Amino acid sequence: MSSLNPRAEGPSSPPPSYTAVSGLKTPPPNGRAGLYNGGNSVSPRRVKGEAANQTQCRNIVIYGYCRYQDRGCIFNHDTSNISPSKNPVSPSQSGIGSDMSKRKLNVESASFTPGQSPSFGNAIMASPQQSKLNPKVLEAAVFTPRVNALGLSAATPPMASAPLPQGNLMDPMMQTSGYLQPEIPPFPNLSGTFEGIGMDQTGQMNPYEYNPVAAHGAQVNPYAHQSNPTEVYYGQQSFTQPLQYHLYAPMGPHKSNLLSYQRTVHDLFLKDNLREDLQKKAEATLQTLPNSTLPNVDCYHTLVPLDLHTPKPQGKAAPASPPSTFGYTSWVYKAINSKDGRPYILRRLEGFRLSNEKAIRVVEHWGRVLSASLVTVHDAFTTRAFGDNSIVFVFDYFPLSQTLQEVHFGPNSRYQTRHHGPHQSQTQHANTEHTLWSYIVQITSALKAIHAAGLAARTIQPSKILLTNKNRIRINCCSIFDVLHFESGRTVLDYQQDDYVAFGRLILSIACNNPHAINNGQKSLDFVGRTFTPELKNFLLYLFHGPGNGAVRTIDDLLSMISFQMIQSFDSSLHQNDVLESNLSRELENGRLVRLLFKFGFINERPEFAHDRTWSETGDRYLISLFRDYIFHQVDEAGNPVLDMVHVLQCLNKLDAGSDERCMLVSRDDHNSLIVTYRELKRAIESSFSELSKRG
Ligand SMILES: Nc1ncnc2c1ncn2[C@@H]1O[C@H](COP(=O)(O)OP(=O)(O)OP(=O)(O)O)[C@@H](O)[C@H]1O
Repeated sequence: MSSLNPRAEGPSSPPPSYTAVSGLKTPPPNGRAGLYNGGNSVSPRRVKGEAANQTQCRNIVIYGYCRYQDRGCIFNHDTSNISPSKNPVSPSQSGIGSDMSKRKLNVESASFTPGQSPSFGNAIMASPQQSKLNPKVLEAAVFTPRVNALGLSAATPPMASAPLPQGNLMDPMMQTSGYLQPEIPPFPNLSGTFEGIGMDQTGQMNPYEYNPVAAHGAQVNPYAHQSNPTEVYYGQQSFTQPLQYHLYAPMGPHKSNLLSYQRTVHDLFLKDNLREDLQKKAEATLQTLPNSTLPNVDCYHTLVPLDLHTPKPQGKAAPASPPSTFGYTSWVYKAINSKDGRPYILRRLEGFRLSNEKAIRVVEHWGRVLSASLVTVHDAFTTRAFGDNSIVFVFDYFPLSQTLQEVHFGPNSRYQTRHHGPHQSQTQHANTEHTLWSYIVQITSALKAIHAAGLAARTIQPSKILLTNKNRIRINCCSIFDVLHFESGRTVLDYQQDDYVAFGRLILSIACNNPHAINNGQKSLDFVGRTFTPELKNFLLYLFHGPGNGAVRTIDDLLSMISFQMIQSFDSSLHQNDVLESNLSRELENGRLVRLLFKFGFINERPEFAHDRTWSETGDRYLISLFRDYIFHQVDEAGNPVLDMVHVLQCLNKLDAGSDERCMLVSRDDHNSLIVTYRELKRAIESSFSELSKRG
C-alpha cells in the first residue's frame, strides 16, 4: 500500500499553538500516513486474551458494588484488588497517551465524580518524551457525563433532551456545523440497544452503571471493557448506536448486488441519467433567445417561443389550413416573471377581443383545482404588447415536455415504427397497455379533481396533454375554452360528458397508434379487443356509450372500473418515490460538504490579512492550512499527486461531524507533526469563520 504524505515542500511551519511534536516521524499505526487512529485505545485482542474473571468489573471500580455480581457478571468482583491506579477514568478512556496510563493518581490528579471527569479531548501528545499535560488540556472544559446514545440524561424526558445542533441554524453557512458528533455511550454492546445504561437502586436509569450480562448476552463481548469509543465507533460498525453523520448511509432500493470494492465514487452521487435529465431541464429553463424582438408582456420578460410549428393562421387568409385547437393563431412562449423570478408558459391567442369582462375571471375558479395531473393555470389577461389584440394565459412551465401528439404521432415519435398488429410481440403489447393504463389512471385522477370543482377539462386531446417525464402526463390548457366560449349556453354537465368521450378517443388513438382511429370506431375497438385485455375494451365502451339506459357517466363509476390499475400505478409511483429519495440522500451529504468547502475557501490564503498578527497563519489558521494539505495535496512515494476522492469525502464528512478520530498533520517542511482530532479541526474552522464574519 502506498503511503500518502502531504507535500514536503513549501514554507516551513511557524510554531503552532496546538500540541505538536517536533521532528516526529512515527509512522501511523494503520499504514495510512497522516492518519492516526485512536492511539490511546486498549486493543481488543488484549482484553480478549485475558481471562475475563481476572478483569476487574467496572461497576465495582466505579460504584463499589455490582448488582449483576450474582446474576451472571463474569468479571472479577474482588474489591481488595482496587488500588488508586485503577482509576475509574482509565487513561485510555480519557484520551491521554499511553505514557500517561502508567502514572498513578496523586493529589494533583483531577478528582473524579460519576457526574464529571476531566476531559482530555484536546490534541494528544504523540511524543513519548513529552510527558507533561498540554496546558490546553488542563484548561479544557469539564467533561459532561455521557448520557445514553440518544443524548438523554437520566432526569430529562426524551424529547426535551434531543441533541441540539451547534451554531446559528438560521445562518446557512453555519448549518454545516449542525451535525454534531453525538455522545458515544461508554460501553457499546452487541445487541444494538442501549442496555449498557443500567438502573440504579431507585429504579432510575443510570447511565453509568454497566450491565455486563445484558451487554454480553450469552457470550462475552470482547469489547465490553473497550474504552476507546472511536475504535469501536469506526472499527465495529454493528456495535455502534449513535448516528454517524460522517458516513454515507446507502439507502434502498438496491438493485445491483455489487460488492463494496466494486462500487465507485459515482455511487456517492446522483445517478448519471437523472443528473443529465435534470441538467438538460435546467438548461432549457434558462434558455434565452439572442437578439429577440419579442416584447415584455405585463410582468413577463425574456420570452422564448416554444411552438416550433408554423402558426396555423385562421380566417380568410388561409382557408385551407387545419384550424388550431382554439380557433385562433396561437403562440407558446417561455417567459420569466419579474415578480418571483420563476419561468412560466404564456399561451397567446392572436386577435382575440374580450367581449365580456366576466369571462376572464373564470380562470380564478381553476385556482381551486389541485391535481398533479393538471398544468396549473395562474392568470389570464389581454394585451396589446404584440401590436394586436391578444389574450394571454399563464401556465406552469415544464421544461422539455412534449405533447402526446408529438410523442405518439409526431415525425420523431419512437412509436411511429411500431405498427400494432400480429407482428408486434406480446411484450410490446404489454408495454403499450402498461403505458395506456398509466395514462388512464392519471387522466381519471385529474378529471376527478376537475369535475369535483364543478368544471370540465375540455382539452383532452393528444396535442393538449403534456408528457413531462417518463409516463408522467398532465392535462394542459384548461380554462381556455371556458373563457373563449363563455356564453355558449351549454351546461357544465354537458362538457363533463364530452370529457369522457374525448378521453375515449385519446386512449383509442394511442392504443391503435393512429390519431384518426375514431373515424373507424368499431374496427378500432375490435382491434383493441383482440390485442389488449378485455378490461381496456370495456373501459373504452363505457367512455363512448356510458352505463346505458340514458344514464350519465360518472367519475366514480370510472374509478371503480380501474381500481386494480390504480393500485398498480400507486405502487409504481411509490417505487419511483423510493428511487428518487435514495438519489436525494446522496446529494444531502454533498450539499453539506459544499458549504464546508465554502468555509475553507473563505478562511485559507487571505492576502489582506497576510501581515495581520492576529490572523496570520498561526494557531487555528495554521492548523486549517495543514489540514487542507492533508485533504487535497497528498502525494505518493514518487511525489505524484494522489487524487483520491473517497479520501476527500471521508475527511470532510468526519470534519463536519466533528469526529473524535485523530489525524496526523505534517508541516510542509516535514519538521513538525500535529495530531489533532477532527473535533478540534472543526472548532478551529468555526472559530476562524466566525472571526471572519465579525471582520466582514
Ligand atoms: N406548460 C408547458 N410547459 C412546457 N412546454 C409546453 C407547455 N405547454 C406547451 N408546451 C410546449 O409548447 C409546444 C407547443 O404546444 P401546443 O400546445 O401549442 O402544441 P401544438 O401542437 O402546437 O397545438 P396547437 O394546435 O394548439 O397549436 C409543445 O412542444 C409543448 O411541449
